[in-house]
Order: sequence, then structure tokens, then C-alpha cells
Amino acid sequence: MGPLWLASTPQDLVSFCAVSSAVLVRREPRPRIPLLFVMEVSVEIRTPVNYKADDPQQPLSRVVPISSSHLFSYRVVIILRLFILGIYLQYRYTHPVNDAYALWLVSVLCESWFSISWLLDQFPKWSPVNRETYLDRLALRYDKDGEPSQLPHIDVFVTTADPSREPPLVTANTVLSILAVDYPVDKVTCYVSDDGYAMQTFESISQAAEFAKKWVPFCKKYSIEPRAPEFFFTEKIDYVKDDIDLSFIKDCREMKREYEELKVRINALVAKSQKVSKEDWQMQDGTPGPGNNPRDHPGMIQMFLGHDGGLDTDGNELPRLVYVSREKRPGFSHHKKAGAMNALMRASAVLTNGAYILNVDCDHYFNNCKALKEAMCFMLDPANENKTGFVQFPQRFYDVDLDDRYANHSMVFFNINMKGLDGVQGPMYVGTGCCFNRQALYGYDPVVAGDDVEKSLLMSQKSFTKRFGQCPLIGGATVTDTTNAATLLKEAINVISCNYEDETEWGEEIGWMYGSVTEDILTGFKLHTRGWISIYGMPSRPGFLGCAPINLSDRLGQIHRWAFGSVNFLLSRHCPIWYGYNGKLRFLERVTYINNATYPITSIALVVYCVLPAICLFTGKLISPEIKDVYGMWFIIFLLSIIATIFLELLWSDVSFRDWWRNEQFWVIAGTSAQPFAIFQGLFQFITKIETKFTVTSKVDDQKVNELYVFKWTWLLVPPTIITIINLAGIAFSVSSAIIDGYESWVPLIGRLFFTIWVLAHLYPFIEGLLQRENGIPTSFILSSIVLAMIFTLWWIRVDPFKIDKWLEVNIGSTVTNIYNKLFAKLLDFDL
Ligand SMILES: O=c1ccn([C@@H]2O[C@H](COP(=O)(O)OP(=O)(O)O[C@H]3O[C@H](CO)[C@@H](O)[C@H](O)[C@H]3O)[C@@H](O)[C@H]2O)c(=O)[nH]1
Ligand SMILES: [Mn+2]
Repeated sequence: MGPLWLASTPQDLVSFCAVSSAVLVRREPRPRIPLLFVMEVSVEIRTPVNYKADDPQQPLSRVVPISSSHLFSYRVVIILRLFILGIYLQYRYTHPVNDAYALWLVSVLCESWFSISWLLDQFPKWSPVNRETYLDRLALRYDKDGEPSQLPHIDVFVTTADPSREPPLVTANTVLSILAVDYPVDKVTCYVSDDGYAMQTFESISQAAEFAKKWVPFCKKYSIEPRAPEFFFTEKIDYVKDDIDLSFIKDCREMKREYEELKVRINALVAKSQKVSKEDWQMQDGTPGPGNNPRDHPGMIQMFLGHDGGLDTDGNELPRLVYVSREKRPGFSHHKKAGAMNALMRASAVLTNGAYILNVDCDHYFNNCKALKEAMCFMLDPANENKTGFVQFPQRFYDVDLDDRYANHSMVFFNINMKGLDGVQGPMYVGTGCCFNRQALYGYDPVVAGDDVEKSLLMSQKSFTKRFGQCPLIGGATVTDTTNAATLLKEAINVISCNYEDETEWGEEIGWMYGSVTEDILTGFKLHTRGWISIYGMPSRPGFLGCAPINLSDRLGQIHRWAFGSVNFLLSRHCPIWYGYNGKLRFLERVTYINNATYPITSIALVVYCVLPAICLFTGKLISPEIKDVYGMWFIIFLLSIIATIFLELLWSDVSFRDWWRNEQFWVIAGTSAQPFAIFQGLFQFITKIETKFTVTSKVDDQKVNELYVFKWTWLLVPPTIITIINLAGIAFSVSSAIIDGYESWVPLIGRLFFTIWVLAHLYPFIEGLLQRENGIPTSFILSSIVLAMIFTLWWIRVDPFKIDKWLEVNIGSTVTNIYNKLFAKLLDFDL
């Protein structure tokens, strides 16, 4: 078992090394990988080879085209929709509603923005692709049986921050899935960053390392999947199957028992941590712990397993496991996850220096043990090897077999948008399940020709230090190699200290980007603007699965954070509209980033559009002069073109209708709650420069599963509640007036109800949550929403809409129509 609690600063390094169970550091040679590749390529050019299976010219992956008939009709429909939209908008601009000018003006403005955001979203999906890898060729070329493996070293990073919201058991499972990965054990190192500086996390990792000695040989012996024990044992094992191996059943039961014991030990640690106050932690020898304050503590590194850390039960070595908790001091900006990743990047540069880095959140375990090899098929593919910056895997989630009303898993984003981008310059980096080329994160440009490598690596010592900091082992500079373990460890502790990054380019130009911007998106954006491409890895067995549960308020909190990040992206110096015109970022890729930075704006238009139908019902007005005639016709044609694009999109992407519909619903729920708030907050911060807090999304835990779908009240839920009430009131109001007014008023009513029903259908999961008693929504909250909604509707009925319209018409005139006529009507030169 590992030591109890060890802190190591350079000062107590000596004692640290003495007690540590497994301090061994062996540094890989510096990553001259690009150079090697270039040599390989030029060798191929000189010697023509006949195609053998291990022929280095043969690709390691291929693009699987989308069925050409689907793609063709999809594109035709997009173009048609563009035309129809043009005609529809022209009609709208030229036909103001005379007795409801305000309604018309607002709706036309919203529709214009919707159109822009549609363009931004649609066109990057013009050439979607699928991909396939050749793992057998990878093995033949780099990993022949009986020979030492030639596969590159990969450092796998796991981040954890808050043990109360990210249970140590979850992190332990993720770590176990990494230790059992199907990759040469001496070529993979697992780094865990603990921003919580938590005893229970540290101890759980130490326990997991011990357990790995039995777990890993078991996984490899029976080639099981997934290799995170919790999720392996929850899967139904069919014991009565004919061909099932009896020794497997026996070992399985034994393993399960061992795992249950591990769970008990970890849960005991967690329980203990709740009883003991933070200050009470002690070192193994009884001396007081190093503070145990997650906000004020020295940097700490502990190694487990690896070359010196004991063999597994089969007598084999295990991948090295490194626990890292970077130094924290009050008054320093720690840059959350991005800061943790950069600290890991430097520590790993000193200790193992893998040419590739793969990062996962602590709640995203390896679901496919070949995920690293999958990534290498793209990274080492002769066609792309020098320009692939990262390989992103889709973020999929473990299905907890519970109602997934709120847990929309962004199937539309991952199966449609990202596949589309894969056909442009590559998917965005989404924060987890992503394998990077270390050189790309160091800020180097992709290597185009052999001598460029030398150029990009050659940098004067001065600018090198200015960029990467004092440690000469970081950044790929050539230095005299130090192989002394103690020296290296000391250096590793040094590079995770608070002030290491002072006056360097970490977070600004290199590594993970800092700022209140969504750091992941920005990190990927930087790489794309430097000309790197990214690739979307979609093996049929998903590479990684997230196991964090999600309830509505958690999900809204997450959406809020992302939308807030997008607003900041838009307002930052990296704004994708203006930043990085150097010819390296492809146009449609830029469009996607612009879409990412501007999509929250759509929520403002959406809120308006969710209120408009109710107003129409109350006032009896319409957003268009004649609903039955021309408008109605174009509206229906337009609607059909929308349906057709969606249908074809679902067809080529294999996204189910249900997933798509959930996505739409969530778009409206989030768009009327989290997103508009994020806009105001973003603007507020932009003007006042006051930073907002980051809360870690909670993770699944045995005890927590039950409260999983509990609908927690948050202030974000007020606007959708008001919208729901107004729309319901609108229906009641108009139906009762129609009953009083008689038959004639029924026909126009149906047209108007269409929009109200559209709004309510989208908000349905939300309403459902609101109505469930056990969700504990305070009655006062519902009552105050009702009162607000009533004030709002009464105001609309009382205020004479004609007065506003007169004022608008006099003061603004038919501005929109005029502008439109000046700009476009002459250009297109046709009238309806
Ligand atoms: O100070 C911090 C804060 C967070 N984290 C880690 O960062 C990861 C993501 O944070 P979390 O709060 O779990 O965010 P989620 O909303 O669950 O994560 C999604 O959204 C994030 C961006 O907002 C991405 O970074 C993640 O990869 C993506 O899974 C987790 O592993 C955390 O442990 C740290 O290491 N240090
Ligand atoms: Mn998370």
C-alpha cells in the first residue's frame, strides 16, 4: 500500500524519496518525432516499394464517404432552402403589418438573426465524413510480435478538482481503465492532477494502483471491455451461455469480490474525510500534514507502479501512474482546468515526455481499450502525420438506465456538426477524450517540409526561456540529458509551482489557453489558426464514456457556463471574426468558431419568439398582414424545406428522431433560461471586469443516483416558467373568446395556435419537471412567476398597441423595408 500522505517541495525532497514506495524516473529521449517522420517519408520517396501489409506508405486510416445519394439530395435541399428563405425574407421585409407595426418589426428582426445563425450552422456541415482505422496495419508497422514496440510514448492526463463533487471512486475507475489500456505498458503513463489536494483522492489512487496489479492481468487475460471495474461489473454477464469459459466465471467472481473490497476501502476513506477536519490530517509518521488546504499548499508529486513499482500478479510491469497536485497559494490566479493541464504538461515533459498527450476528465473512463491505438492510427498516418494537431473522440455517456429527459447527450452536435467539421479542418476540442500532438500544444507550426522542423525547433535560448519558462526540459530544446531521478523530480516539482509561468507564454500562446473564455474551444481554435488539422475518432465502440449524472439544474449550469464562455470568446482578443487571418484557418472552420461565439445571441431572439405567439393570441394581431394568402404559402414551403434538411441530416448521420427532438427541446429550454443570462453576465463582466466563479459539475456516486433527476430550483428557471404561463394563458384567453365570438374566429385562431403549441411542445420536459411534486419547487416561486406573467399580459392588453405602432411608424418609419429595398430589392430585382 502506498504511503499515507506525502508532500514534496524541493526542500523535503530527500525525505520524500526515502519514503516513497516507487520513485523511478526514466526519461524518454526528447521528442524529435517530426524529424523522424520526415526521414521516413523521404526514404519512401527514394525507394519504390511493392505493397506489403507493413508497407509504410499504406494509410492507417481512411475516409468512409457518406452515401453519395444522401449527400447529393442533402446539398440540393440546402440550396433550395436558401432560396426559399431568401424569398420568404423578402416578403417579410416588404410587407409590414400596418396595425401591428411593433410586432412585425420585432419578428422580422428575430427572423433575420435566425437566418444568419442558420447559415453559420449549416454550411460547415456541407461535406461530412466518417472514418475507419486499420489497427492491424498499425500493429504490423509499429508493434510487431516479439520485437520491442515502436509505438510512441503517450502521457494520459486525468483532472480532478473537488472530491465532494467528483467522488474518488469515479476517479479510481478512470485510472484503472487507463492502466489496463491495450498499449505497451512502458509507452503509456497516467498522470492524475488533483486540484482538490485531497487525502481521499490521493489514497484512492494509491489503492487503485494496488488493485491494478490484479485487475490489469484479468482484463488482458479475458480481453474484457470496459476496463473500468464499476462499469464492467454493472454490465450483465451471461453466465449460462454455452461457450462461456468456466475459469472466466470463477475469476470474474473473485475479481468482483476484490473490487467490492476496494470500494469499501475507498468509501471508508471518503467517510473518514468527512469526519476529520481538514487541519487534522497527519503524515504517516504523526507529524502534521502539509496544510491540507486546497488553496494554500506546496506542489506534490507521487509515483506509483511503473518500472520499479512492483509487478502485477502475472509478473508483468504496469504503466507508471503519477499523482500531481500543483502548488497553490492565495493571491495567485490558478486558471482552473487549463492551469492544471499546463502544470501536467510541464511535469510530464520532465518525467516522461510523451510525444502525445491524451486528456480525460476524471469522470470519463476508457470504454474502448484500443482508444490510444485508434488515435495513433490518425497521428501516425503517413498522409497526415505532420499536421494532425489533435484527435478528438465524441463525448458519450454511460447510460444509467434512468430517465434521460434532461441528459441530452448532444448527439446532434457530436454526430452531425462534428462529422461535418471533420470534412473541413477537423472537429473542435471539447475538453475530454482528446489526444494531442505535444508539439502542437507547444505552439509550433505543423511541419510541412524537413527543414521547417529545424527552423521551428531552433530558437534562441533567450526567447525559448521567455516562452516556456526556466526549465530547459520543456519545449523540445536540445539539452544535456539528466537521468538522475532525484534531480528530475526536483525539476518536476519546480515546474508545477505557482510562479513558474510568470513572464512566460503559458496560457497565452502555448498549452491550454487561459481566460474566462471557454478554454477548451479556444485551445483548439489556436491550433487550427496555426494550420493544424484535427481528426474525429469514432470507433464503433465509443472510445470514452462519461459517467456524470445530470439533472436539469446541473445541465443548465453547464450550458450557462459554455454560453458565458462563448460571449467572452466573442468579446476577447481571440474573437473568431477578426482573429488570425493568416490563410491557415479554413473559411468554413472559421464560420464554425464564429457560430460558437455568437450562438448565445440567438437565445435573445428565441425568447422574443416564444413570447410573440402569446401576444398575438391576446391582441388578436398577427406578425404578418395576411396569414391565409401569400405569407401562409411561403411559410409552409419554408417549413417543408426545413423539415427536408433535418430529415436528410438525420439520414446521413444516423441520429435518431428522438435524440434530435430532445436536442430541439433543450435548445429552447436553455435558450430561454441559461443562455440569455449568460449574455447579460458576459456583457456585465466585459464592462466591469469582475470575474465569475467556476463550479465543478457533480459526478455520479452510489448515494447520489437517487437525487439524479431531482429538479432543483434555480433562478435560471424563472423565464421559461413565465413563458409557459403566458402561452397557456394565451390559449385559454383566445379559445374562450373564440367560443364567445362564434365560428368565424376559429379559422385564424388555428394558425395562431400553431406557434403557441410549438413553444409549449419544446418546453414540455421543463413543464413536466415543474409539475412534479417531489421536485420541491417552492410554491412562492410558482406564485411569483404567475403574478409576473399576469402583470405582463395585462400590460399588453391594457396598452393600446395602436399608439406604439403609430409612434414607431412616425419615428422609425418603414426603416426595415426601406433599408431592405435600398440594399437588396434592386439587386434581386423581382417582386412578389
Ligand atoms: O479548477 C479546476 C476546475 C476543474 N477541473 C477539472 O476540469 C474538468 C472539467 O470540469 P467540470 O466541472 O467537470 O466540467 P463539465 O461541465 O463536467 O465538463 C465539460 O465542460 C468543460 C468545459 O466547461 C470541459 O473542460 C470538460 O472537458 C467537459 O467534459 C474536471 O475533470 C475537473 O476536475 C480542474 O482540474 N481544476
Ligand atoms: Mn465533468
